Amino acid sequence: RIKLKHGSHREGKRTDSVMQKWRGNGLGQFIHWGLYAIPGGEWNGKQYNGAAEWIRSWNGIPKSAYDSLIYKFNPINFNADEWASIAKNMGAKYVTITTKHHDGFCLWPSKYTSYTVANSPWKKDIMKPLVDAYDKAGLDVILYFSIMDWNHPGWRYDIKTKADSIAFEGFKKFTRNQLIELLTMYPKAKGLWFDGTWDKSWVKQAKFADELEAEMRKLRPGLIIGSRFRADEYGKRHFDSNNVLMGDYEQGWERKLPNSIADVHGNDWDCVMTIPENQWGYNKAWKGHIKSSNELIEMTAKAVSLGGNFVLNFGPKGDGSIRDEEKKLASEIGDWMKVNSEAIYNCEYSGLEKQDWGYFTKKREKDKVYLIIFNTPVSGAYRVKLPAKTAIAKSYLLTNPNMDLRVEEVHSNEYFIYAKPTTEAKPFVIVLDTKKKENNGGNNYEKAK
Ligand SMILES: COc1ccc([C@H]2[C@H](O)[C@H](O)[C@H](C)N2C)cc1
Repeated sequence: RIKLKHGSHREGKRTDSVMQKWRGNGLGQFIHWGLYAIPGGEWNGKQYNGAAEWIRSWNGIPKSAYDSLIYKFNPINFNADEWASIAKNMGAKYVTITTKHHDGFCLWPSKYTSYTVANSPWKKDIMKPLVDAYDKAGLDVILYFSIMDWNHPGWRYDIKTKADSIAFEGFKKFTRNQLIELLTMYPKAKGLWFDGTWDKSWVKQAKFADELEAEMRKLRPGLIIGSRFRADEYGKRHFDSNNVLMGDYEQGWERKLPNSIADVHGNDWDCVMTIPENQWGYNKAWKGHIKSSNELIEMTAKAVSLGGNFVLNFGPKGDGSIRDEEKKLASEIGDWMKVNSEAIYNCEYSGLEKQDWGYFTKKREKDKVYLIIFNTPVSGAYRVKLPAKTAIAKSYLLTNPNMDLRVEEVHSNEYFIYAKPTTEAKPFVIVLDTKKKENNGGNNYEKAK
C-alpha cells in the first residue's frame, strides 16, 4: 500500500442511514437543463453533431453568441411540481439536477458570478422551487456540479505559467465558494454528483480538493459525494493509488452498465443513462436509437441486480416543458414500477449465479429473492441455483402471491421453477421466499422423478 495523504478516506461501504437510503433507491431521475436547452442542438438552422449540452464547444458558433443566451432564458412553461410528479410517477426515489453545467450558467442566484438566472429575463431562482418540489414529492435531491466552467475567466485546462497559477487560484476560491453556497442555500440536498474534473488543472489539486471535500462533509454531515470530485496526489481518479474508491459511490458508469459483480469492486455506484444514444441536454432532433421502456426497465433491473442505482436523464426544453416522448417513457416505466417495485426498492446483489431469463435481486436483510424475467424460456422452467444451506420455502408470482409455483429440484440446490409467461410482452417477477435448510435436508417440493 502506498502512503497517501489525499487518497480515499474510507474502505468499504458507508452504513449510515442516509447512505442506506441512497443505496436502496434503485431508480433515479437526472435533469440536464440550462442555456443549451434553448438552441436544442441547432444553430442558424444547422444541427450540431455532438451532445446538445456541448453546443458551446462547436466551432459553428462564436462563444459570445452562446454566452448571450442568458438574455433569452425565460422558461415560461417551467413547472417544478410537474417535473417532480413525472419523476414520482415513474417510480424514481431521487433526482440529480444540474446546478451548473460546463457552460458556467448557474440555475441559482450565486453571489460569486453574474452568469446566473438572476441576470436573465427569468430573474428568479430555479434551484429552490426544484429542490422544494422534489422534496415535497418525497424524492431526495442530489446536486450535479461541473468543476470545469467555460465562463469563468480563471478556468484553465492546465497550469503552465505563473499567470495560469494565479488565475486558477482565483478559480479554486470561486469553486469552493459556490459549493459552500449551494450546500448552505439548499440544505435539503442529500449529495453531490461531480463532473468536469478530468483536466490536468483540477487533477493537480489533490490537497485543495481533499480539504474542500472535508469542509463540505463538516458543513453537511452525511453528505453523499461521488468519486468524480477529486484525484489523489498521484493524479489517480475515482480509485486512489491503492485502488480504493474515492468518495462514497462510483460515478464511472455513464451510459454503460457493469456486466458482473466483479466490475463494481464491492462499492456503491450509480449508472447515469440517456434516452437517446448520447444527448443529455434537450435536442430538438429526437433521432438515432431511442431506448424503449422495456430496455430502460431492463437496465434498471440489471443495475439493482449488481448493487447500483439507475438514473435516467430528462432534458427539459428551453421553455421549461418536458417533451412528450420523455413523459410517455416515464409513465410506461412507472406503470411497471407500480406493480413490480418491490423487486427494485431496498434490493441488492443476490450473490446468485446469473441465469439467461433475467436478473436476480434480493431484499436487503430479508430472505426474499426476486427473479425479474425478461427472457421467457420455451420450457417455461426458470433455473435457480441456491447456496448449499438455502432452501425455497415458497415461490410465487409477485402479482399472485396466493398461487404457489411448481418447484422441481433438478439436483441438489438447483431448481426449475415453472411459471406461465404473462400475456403481454412485459417483464414480470417471480418471488422466492428462502429459508435455511433443515439439517435433514428436507424440502417441501417434489424431487426430480
Ligand atoms: C469528454 O466527454 C464528455 C465530457 C462530459 C460529459 C458530460 C455530459 O455533458 C453530461 O453532463 C454527462 C453526465 N457528463 C459526463 C460527457 C462527455
